[in-house]
Amino acid sequence: MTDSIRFLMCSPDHYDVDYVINPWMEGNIHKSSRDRSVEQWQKLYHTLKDHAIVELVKPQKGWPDMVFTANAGLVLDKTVVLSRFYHKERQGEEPYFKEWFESQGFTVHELPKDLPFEGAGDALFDRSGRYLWAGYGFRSELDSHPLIAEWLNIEVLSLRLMDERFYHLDTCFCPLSGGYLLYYPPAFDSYSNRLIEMRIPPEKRIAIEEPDAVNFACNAVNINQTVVMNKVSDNLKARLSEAGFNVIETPLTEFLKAGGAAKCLTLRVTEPIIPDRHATVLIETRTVRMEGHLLDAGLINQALDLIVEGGGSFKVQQFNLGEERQSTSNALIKISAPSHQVMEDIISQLIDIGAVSLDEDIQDAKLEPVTQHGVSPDDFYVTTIYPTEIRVNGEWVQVQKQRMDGAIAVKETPEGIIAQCKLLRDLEVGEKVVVDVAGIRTIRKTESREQRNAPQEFGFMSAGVSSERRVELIVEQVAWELRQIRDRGGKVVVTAGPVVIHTGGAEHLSHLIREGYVQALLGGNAIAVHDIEQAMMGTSLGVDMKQGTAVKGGHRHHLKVINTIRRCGSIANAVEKGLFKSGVMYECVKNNVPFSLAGSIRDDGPLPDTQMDLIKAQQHYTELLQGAEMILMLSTMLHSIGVGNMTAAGVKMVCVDINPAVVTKLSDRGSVESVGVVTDVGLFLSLLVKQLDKLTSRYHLEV
Ligand SMILES: NC(=O)c1ccc[n+]([C@@H]2O[C@H](COP(=O)([O-])OP(=O)(O)OC[C@H]3O[C@@H](n4cnc5c(N)ncnc54)[C@H](O)[C@@H]3O)[C@@H](O)[C@H]2O)c1
Ligand SMILES: NC(=[NH2+])NCCC[C@H](N)C(=O)O
Repeated sequence: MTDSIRFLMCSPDHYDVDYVINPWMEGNIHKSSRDRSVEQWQKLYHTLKDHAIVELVKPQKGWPDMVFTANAGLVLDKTVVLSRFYHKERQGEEPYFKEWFESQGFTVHELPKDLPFEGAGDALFDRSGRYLWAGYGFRSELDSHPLIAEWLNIEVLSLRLMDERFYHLDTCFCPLSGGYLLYYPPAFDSYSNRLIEMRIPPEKRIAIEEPDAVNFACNAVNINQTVVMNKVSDNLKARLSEAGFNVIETPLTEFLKAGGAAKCLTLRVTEPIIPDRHATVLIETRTVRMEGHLLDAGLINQALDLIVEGGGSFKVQQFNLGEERQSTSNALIKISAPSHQVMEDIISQLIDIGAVSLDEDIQDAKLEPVTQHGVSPDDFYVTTIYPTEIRVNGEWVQVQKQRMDGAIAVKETPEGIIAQCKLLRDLEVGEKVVVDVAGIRTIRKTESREQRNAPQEFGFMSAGVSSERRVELIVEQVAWELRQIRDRGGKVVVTAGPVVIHTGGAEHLSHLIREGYVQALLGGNAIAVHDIEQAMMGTSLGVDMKQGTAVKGGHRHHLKVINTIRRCGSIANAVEKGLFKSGVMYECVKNNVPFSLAGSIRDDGPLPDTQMDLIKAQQHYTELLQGAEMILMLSTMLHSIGVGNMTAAGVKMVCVDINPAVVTKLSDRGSVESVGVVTDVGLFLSLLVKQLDKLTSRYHLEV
C-alpha cells in the first residue's frame, strides 16, 4: 500500500441507471443489478485499498451517478476545480462534492454558470505532473481550459472528442507512469491526434483497438506499475506487461451500463505538484460580427455549426433580432479554438459567409512575398466565389478576377494597390500573397425576405434540386432569362457533354445557337465528336438517332469522323468544305459562336480543335467566360465543375443533370443564383426551345 496516494470513491447505495445522458445508458434504464453493482464496486474498492488509501464521500439519494467520483472535480495539490455538470441530471451532485472538498481543506474554484467542465473525467495529468490533457466536445467546454490553466498554473493541452461513446476523456485516454499513454486514437479528431503524437514518443504510445476500447480498457486506474481495469484482451495485456505494467482485471459490467468503469468510479485526490510549471494554453479566442437575415437565411446556424464542426466552441455574446420584416439582425460571436491553425480554418470559413472582425480588431491583411514562380507562401488564404476585399495600408481594396480556389496576389503599382485572384501556378516572384485570415472580408448581398422566399418560378432562388413540377417552372424561367439576355445583347455560355447528343438534344441546342441565345460553347472532345458523327452519319456513338437502335459496326463511326476532321485540320475547315451541314458545332462555326474543347484522358483522336494542354484549355475557358451573365451546364460533370470553379458569385448558373448528386454539387455553391435541375437533358432542351418559341411568337389577335 502506498500511503501517499489517495482516492475518493462513493459507494453505490443509490446507484442505478435512471436516465440517459450517454449512449451506454440507452436501453439500460433500471437494468443494472443492485447486488452485482455493490459486489463489483466492493471488489474495486478492496483492490485499490491494497495499493492506496481510499476515502469515501457520502452517497446522496436521487443522485445515482454520484458513484462516479472522477466527475467531482479536478484536483492538483490542495486546489480543486469543481465540476460544472453539462446535464441537469448530474448538476445536483455539485454541492455535495463541494462540501467534501471544503471539509478536507481544499481551495475550491468554481467555473461560471453555463461553462461546463466535468472534472477528472475530462482532464488527466501526464503522470509526471508537467501538463494536463483536457478533453472537450461533449461534456466540457473548451472555454473552461484557460481558467483551469490559470487556477492550477499548468500547461493545458486541449483534445477534441469525436465519438459519442467516448464522451469523457477518461473513457479513451489514460496517461500511465513512465510517460506511457494508453489511448484509443479514433476517439479524437486529427488535430488532437497530431498533438498527442507530438508530445508522446511512438514507443510510449499504446494505441488500443475498438474491442478493448468498448470494454473501457482506457478507463483504468494507474498506481505506479499497477493498472486496474474492467477487462483486457490478451494482446493488450501482453503489450502492457512488456511496458512493465501489471494488469488487474476487476469486472465492472454493472457500471458500464451507465457509461463508466474503474477510473470513473475513483478520483485521485493526491496529485503532486511540480515546482517549475507555468500556466499555458494554446487556445485562441476571437470575436466576429455578423449582419443580415441571420435567422431566416439560416446564417447564424451555419456559423455556429461551422465553428463546432471545425473543432472550436462559441459564445453568442450579443444577438439583436431585426424587428421589422425588412430589418436585418446582427450578432457578436466569440470563438475559441484549441490552436491558431484551427482558428484560422474556422475564421476563413466564417469570412466566406460574411463574418467580419470587430472594428477594434481589424488589421491590415498579412502579405508574404512569392519567392518561387508558381508557388505561394504557406498559409495563403484560399479564395471563394464571393466578392472579396482586403485591407492594405488601412484601406479596403476590392479583389479583382474573383474565382474560387485561388490565392490573392497583391501588387503595388503607380496607380495604387492591385489585388487579384490568381491560380497558384500563375504567381510571380515579386508579388505578395495574402496569408492568414486578418484583413479579409467578403461582401454578401442581403436579399430581402421577398427575394429569398419568392415562388421558384420567378427567382433564381435557393440552391435546390428540382421536383418534376419545378423542371417546368425552371424551364419557363430560364427561357425568360435567355430572351432577356439576348435582347439586351448579353452573354450566355453553355457547357455541354456528349449526353446532349445521345439524348436527342443536338437539334435543340443547335436551335438555341442559331437563334442567338448562346454566345460561347465549352465542352470536351466528345460533344464535338458525337455531334459531328450525328451530322455526318446519323448516329451518335453508333446508335441510329432516328430509330434509337445500334447500327452494326457503328462504334467505329466516331473514329471515322475524327479521322475526317483531322484531315481537314479543324472543325471550321470541315464545315467550309461542306462535309456536314447541321448540328451544334456546325451552328457554332456558321454563327461565329466561339467554342473551346478541353482535352481529357478519355479522348479518342483527339479532334484538331481539342486543346490537350490543360493549362491553355483552362485559360481559354476563362477568356470565354468573361462577362457571362448566365451559364447553362448541360450534362457534363467534368466541364461544369471546372467552369463552376472559375466563376464568381453573381453569374446565374443552371445545372442540368440526371444525377441529383451532380446537380447538388454544382448548384449548392451557397450562392442564390445557382439552380439545379434533375432531369434528362434532351427533354430539358426540347422544353426550353418550346417555351422560347412560345415567348417569341407573335400575338394572334382574334377578330
Ligand atoms: N470518344 C471520346 O473522345 C470521349 C467519349 C466520352 C467522353 N470523353 C471525354 O471525357 C470527359 C468526360 O465526359 P463527360 O463530360 O461526358 O462525362 P461526365 O461523367 O463528366 O459527365 C456526364 C454527366 O452526364 C450525366 N447524364 C447522363 N445521362 C444523362 C441524361 N440523360 N440527362 C442528363 N444528364 C445525364 C451524368 O450524370 C454525368 O454527370 C469529357 O472531356 C469528354 O469530352 C471523350
Ligand atoms: N469519468 C467518467 N467517465 N464518468 C462516467 C460518468 C457516467 C455517467 N452516467 C455520466 O454520463 O455522466
